[in-house]
Amino acid sequence: MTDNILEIHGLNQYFEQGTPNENHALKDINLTLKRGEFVAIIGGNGAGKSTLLNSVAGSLPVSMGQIKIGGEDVTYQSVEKRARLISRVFQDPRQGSAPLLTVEENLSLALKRGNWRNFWSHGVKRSERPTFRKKLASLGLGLENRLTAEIGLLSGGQRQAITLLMATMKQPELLLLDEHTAALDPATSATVMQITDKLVQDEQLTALMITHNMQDALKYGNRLLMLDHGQIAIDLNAEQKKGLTVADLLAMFKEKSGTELNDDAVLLSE
Ligand SMILES: Nc1ncnc2c1ncn2[C@@H]1O[C@H](COP(=O)(O)OP(=O)(O)OP(=O)(O)O)[C@@H](O)[C@H]1O
Repeated sequence: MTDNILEIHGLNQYFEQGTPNENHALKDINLTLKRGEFVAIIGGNGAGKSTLLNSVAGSLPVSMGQIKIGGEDVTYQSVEKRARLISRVFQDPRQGSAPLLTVEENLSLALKRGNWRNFWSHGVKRSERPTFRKKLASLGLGLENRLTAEIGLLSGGQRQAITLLMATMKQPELLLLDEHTAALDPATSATVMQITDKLVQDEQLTALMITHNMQDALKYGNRLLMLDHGQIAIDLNAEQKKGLTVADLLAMFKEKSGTELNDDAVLLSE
């Protein structure tokens, strides 16, 4: 078993290659994530964050390079095939769960992940309930009393917390968090970030999180990457990012890239 959960070698991504609009969105990215690394990715508008995550998830074909997860070459695997190894949580809280099913039915489906024979039966086993109740209670939102509530009736924050639980319950090799708190109000976003951190620690997960919130990128995780024009401009480990402020990060960015960070969301949240 390899300790390198994610290995990216020489990844290049081009859009509209060979046309006058050609865009070299990722430029020779090399990145290795060891087991247990929780990496926050920040960067300006169009820096390549989503392109990187989409490449890892398989929703974007790779122009050039290689991607390995848990030692397995997944470069040409479909999203569905690599879903055995990856869980992804999106920005929209409605995206990760089935609105007309209850909380416990959704959790039960998440447990059946990868077991297609049982996938279409969303019946909840009586024996599953105590575990669901315990896991929901650990979120600290009182959801342990809402097992039979339809998910679609819950708030965005409650729903995103359950989506996180569903995404982590079967301990994926790699958890992808795609601006997963960006659609929530600041207080709810903070709660969901705390829950994220707890789940990543409890399940000892390896995670890659895109965020526009520089405070969160400094506060959470044990590594911070900053992308700039398709390249990794800054790569800080836990020790290096300790004690840094947002102003320090912005100054580092300016020194590296020669320009101010151009990120509307960051500037608005300062
Ligand atoms: N489907 C596409 N077709 C053409 N160009 C694209 C496509 N997707 C992204 N790009 C371009 O690739 C570059 C990187 O985009 P990407 O969405 O990865 O940036 P980002 O860092 O996620 O930005 P943001 O924070 O603004 O969402 C940008 O120049 C963008 O315009």
